[in-house]
Amino acid sequence: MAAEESRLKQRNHKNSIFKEGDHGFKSDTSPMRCEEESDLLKEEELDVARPVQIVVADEEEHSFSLQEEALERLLLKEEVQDLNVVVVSVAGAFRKGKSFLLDFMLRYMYTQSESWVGTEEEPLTGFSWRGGCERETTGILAWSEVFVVKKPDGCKVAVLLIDTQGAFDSQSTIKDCATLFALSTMTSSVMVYNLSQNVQEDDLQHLQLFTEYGRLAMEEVYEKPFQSLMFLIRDWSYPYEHPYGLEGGQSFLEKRLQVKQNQHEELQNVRKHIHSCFSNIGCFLLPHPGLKVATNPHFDGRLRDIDDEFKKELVNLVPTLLSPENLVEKEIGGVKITCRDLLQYFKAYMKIYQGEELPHPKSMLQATAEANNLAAVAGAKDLYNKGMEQVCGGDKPYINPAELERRHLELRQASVKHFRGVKKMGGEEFCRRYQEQLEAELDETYSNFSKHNDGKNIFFAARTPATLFAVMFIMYVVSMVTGFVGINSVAVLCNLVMGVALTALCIWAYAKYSGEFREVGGVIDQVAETLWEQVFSKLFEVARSRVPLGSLIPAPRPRLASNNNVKKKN
Ligand SMILES: Nc1nc2c(ncn2[C@@H]2O[C@H](COP(=O)(O)OP(=O)(O)OP(=O)(O)O)[C@@H](O)[C@H]2O)c(=O)[nH]1
Ligand SMILES: [Mg+2]
Repeated sequence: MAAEESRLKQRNHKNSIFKEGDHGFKSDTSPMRCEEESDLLKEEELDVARPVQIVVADEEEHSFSLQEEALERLLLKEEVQDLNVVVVSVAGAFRKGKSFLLDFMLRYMYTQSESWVGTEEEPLTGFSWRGGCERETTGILAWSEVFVVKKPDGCKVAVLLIDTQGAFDSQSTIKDCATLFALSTMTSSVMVYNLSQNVQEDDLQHLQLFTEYGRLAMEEVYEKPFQSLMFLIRDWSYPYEHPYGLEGGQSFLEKRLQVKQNQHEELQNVRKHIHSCFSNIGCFLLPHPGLKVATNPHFDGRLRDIDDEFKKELVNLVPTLLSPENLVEKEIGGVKITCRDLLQYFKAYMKIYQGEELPHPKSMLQATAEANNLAAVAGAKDLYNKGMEQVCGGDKPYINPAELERRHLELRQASVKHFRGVKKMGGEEFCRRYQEQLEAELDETYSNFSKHNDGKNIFFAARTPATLFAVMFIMYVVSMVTGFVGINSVAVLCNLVMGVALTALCIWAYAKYSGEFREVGGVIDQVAETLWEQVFSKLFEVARSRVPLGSLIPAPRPRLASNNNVKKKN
């Protein structure tokens, strides 16, 4: 009785979406769109069964948002909220008949009898599908009616059907496709991976990338994070090798996903990854539905226009996924979840994809170009480091800063030349960004080598105490003189500064000796260095110009013209 009512609801829905001569092909004229929108509003008010957008894709921002209210209305319905949930979703490349297939699933859910597939003249309705080369479904949609089904063991489950935006359309980035595919995989208990004609290696690589993106977003790492995966191969043209249906699919897939000893590691890894992600993997080979389905712009889904072979296999496929005994309840971490739980998971997963902590999946070329360039940068840095170690490594004696800078410039040039000499993908503009990064990093490394070299100069090591002693000495002399001539206030001030310098010296000595209060020691070093550079080094400059003491008296640290970062630090 309830099924009959539901069927009636869906028929109402058909009448409201498909008008005479429409056949589901959306017109772009705005009066039609307005009519459709007001129809949708009416449907919502009347609670007519319809597709509900649960994840909306923002085309310009390349971001996604969850329609929380719509999802709550769906999953928190009194009759389903506490039932274990079965989520069947269909995902894959765009324009491959995903929504079309889901509409047959809807027919099955509404009429669970032998004749579920419908009459010859009945147009196919439900999730919006159409012919043509431009994409139709965007974001993620769920059917507004969550079906309650009694399993053979007597317990009731809630069945949710989900349609996903097709991957690789011309408006989505790899990250968009990965996000939607991953969300679909993470929230479903049965994932139908819709492919055309064959399983190509790139289909497997994309599955690997997308599922890895999903696994990354899951808080806890489970051994097999996802449940059932069904490869659905449309337009299968080799029934003489592997017959249509589940068994043919199974033997075909076994061969395709086989991990062999003599296989290249890359091929082995993809297969191992897919096996490690899903607890259950199946495959179904579906024949071509006939030319009317594929090419006739007036085809509206009626069975009369579909090839018999396709219908025969369809009648086997849909119950394989949806018959009460075959329903797979959604589990997370081995625990069955209810509709209410699913809502929370949807929210949590969505939040992760909206955040910034996940890496961005990239196109194959971009990822390869980045890897090439990073490897070239690493090689060039290594060359520079080895050269500099020879010049001023840990066991080498102090070297004149001017000479050090000269060697740095030579090695820097050789390193950049090495980077430019390595063959890399990505083009000139892309490589230049990495060259700039390399140059900045070399300058940073030079600044560290330079500091290390300074540390080897005993004058540098003794600079802070020498500066503080000099300050105390000068203050002492000035306080004596001013005390003697009677300018007592200045004398007191000088004594005070002398006291401060003495205290600083004691704290500094303790910090250096014990390794405690390192921040305080650092501040004292900084103050002393500033004093040294502003006052004493100028005096030394004068002395150096008169007395040729060579490198014994340290010159102020050289400043790099080419690196702003280093400049700021100094
Ligand atoms: N060749 C072929 N065409 C099919 C098959 N099933 C459906 N189609 C046709 O494929 C076209 C696209 O169907 P949709 O269901 O809208 O495809 P989709 O994958 O949902 O497309 P997007 O929503 O754009 O991702 C329609 O013209 C269908 O008639 C099939 O098994 N083989
Ligand atoms: Mg679609």
